[in-house]
Amino acid sequence: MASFSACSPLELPHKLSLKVAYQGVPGAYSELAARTACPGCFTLPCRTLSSAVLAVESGEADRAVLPVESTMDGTALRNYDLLLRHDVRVAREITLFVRYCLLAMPGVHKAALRRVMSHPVALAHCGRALARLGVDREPVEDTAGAVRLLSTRRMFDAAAIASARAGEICGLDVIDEGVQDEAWNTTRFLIVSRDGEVGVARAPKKTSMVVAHARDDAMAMLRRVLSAFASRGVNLTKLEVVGGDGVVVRKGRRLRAFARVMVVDFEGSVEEEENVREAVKEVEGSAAFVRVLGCYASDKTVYNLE
Ligand SMILES: O=C(O)C(=O)C[C@]1(C(=O)O)C=C[C@@H](O)C=C1
Repeated sequence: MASFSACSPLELPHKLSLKVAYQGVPGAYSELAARTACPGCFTLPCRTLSSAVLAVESGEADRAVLPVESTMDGTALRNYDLLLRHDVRVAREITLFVRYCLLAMPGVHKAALRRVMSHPVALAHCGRALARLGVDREPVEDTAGAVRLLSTRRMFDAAAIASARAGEICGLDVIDEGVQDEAWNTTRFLIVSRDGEVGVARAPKKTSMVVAHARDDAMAMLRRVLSAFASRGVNLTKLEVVGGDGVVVRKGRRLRAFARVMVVDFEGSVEEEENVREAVKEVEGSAAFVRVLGCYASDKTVYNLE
């Protein structure tokens, strides 16, 4: 059962200069995730998620934050794809409670709104509220970026969906809050680094893995994965088959495309536990491609920032 918290019990003894890259501008949920996971860090805003991951690969940043799943949308395959294309490892997970605000220029009322801007995921999460408002939806690159755009262009017929923090930074008013379709709305982020987890010793570990297979092999592969872990008493915490027209993975210097991938998270560490290692080895024996994305401290807390 997840616990609900406003501060991190897994806080690491970070050096103050730890630099964490994220997509968006200050006040974006990814930046809030970075600050919660790595207290005292510097955050590095990036235009795209891919440039945030590249910043880690090149050494410009120590970590990058990737949103990987939400209660309302499930797994964000586009972001797992980045983990597969780049040479980075998962160092931590963090889940935020996402309570979206509707933000507008001071003095603007709902009746004046003609359009609402936000990240496409946020617009999708707030579909019912937007339908009630009868406004046009304008996707932009991140939630806080919508707030900044609205404020710098002084738009009086528009609102943004974003965090209260993003509104505060740009001096916008909160004209509604909790506008997501489902009251319980959380997003899980992975924090990646070049070398995986550093510094967390005592928390129970978990491992994230991706298994690629041919389109017509899905059922057989599912049975093999379940049996490899169940027969060794290893608990799965996530198993989702995702993909469609080809998931690209980097294998050495080559890129290969697979029709389907299975995203599997399980308790335990491939680095520290023999039964876990054996289960992964068994899956490797029958899958087209397996990549262990990282072993890291399991964190079931849902962080509530607002
Ligand atoms: O745009 C942001 O603020 C982000 O951090 C990105 C993102 C996402 O990609 O899912 C993160 C969490 C929210 O659910 C909406 C958008």
